[in-house]
Amino acid sequence: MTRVKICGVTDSTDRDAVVTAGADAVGVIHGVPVDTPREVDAATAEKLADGVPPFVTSVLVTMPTTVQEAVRRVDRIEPDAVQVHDGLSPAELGALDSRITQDIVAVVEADAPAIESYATHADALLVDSVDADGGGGTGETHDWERTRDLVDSLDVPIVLAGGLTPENVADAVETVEPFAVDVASGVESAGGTKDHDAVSRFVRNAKQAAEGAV
Ligand SMILES: O=C(O)c1ccccc1NCC(=O)[C@H](O)[C@H](O)COP(=O)(O)O
Repeated sequence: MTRVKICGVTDSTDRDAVVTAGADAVGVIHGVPVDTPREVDAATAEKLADGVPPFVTSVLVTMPTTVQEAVRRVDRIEPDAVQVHDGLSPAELGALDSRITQDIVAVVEADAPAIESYATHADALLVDSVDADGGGGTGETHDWERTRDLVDSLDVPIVLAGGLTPENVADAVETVEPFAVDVASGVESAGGTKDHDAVSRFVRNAKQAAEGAV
């Protein structure tokens, strides 16, 4: 079974549509020093996370520069998990882990050095296509075979992200067999607004492909 995270919801209508579509996780982006239409302020992030129902995981996606900053955001927004995009070293992720109860998803690039050291300090790795400023949401795919190697070689759950769409997600799941897939821009009608039909097709195609891959 491959889980699905839909990232970058900016309002409650999109959040509820993502849940209705059967996604396993909802990503809320707050505290990123890059220009993105998917970022929301702290109060909105708090409300969006609070409205995610039981048995679906709310994920705060953030780019902290210090452990303290990450702790402050997690304590304010109270997500079920935090996805750290850039900014913290493996040792700092370890320090963060000792200060929060939430699971930590560390973002890495597929060809980054020392991925294993992130794996020892995170509950999951999200392998993404990252832009020059370290941000995600690029809409760009990367070398799926490299991510497949990580799935085979590391014990930690691997989440595949970057450039996924309803059209290519089945192929991605069959190639990589990840723990989960993640999408932001590939299911939008405009920047920061989800296309509900595309969200449903993405979830359906990912899960059907996972069943076929067993
Ligand atoms: O989506 C963003 O705009 C973003 C900006 C800064 C940091 C992280 C961001 N997104 C995090 C995600 O988990 C995205 O789903 C992931 O990067 C995949 O994006 P896409 O290629 O658009 O599907």
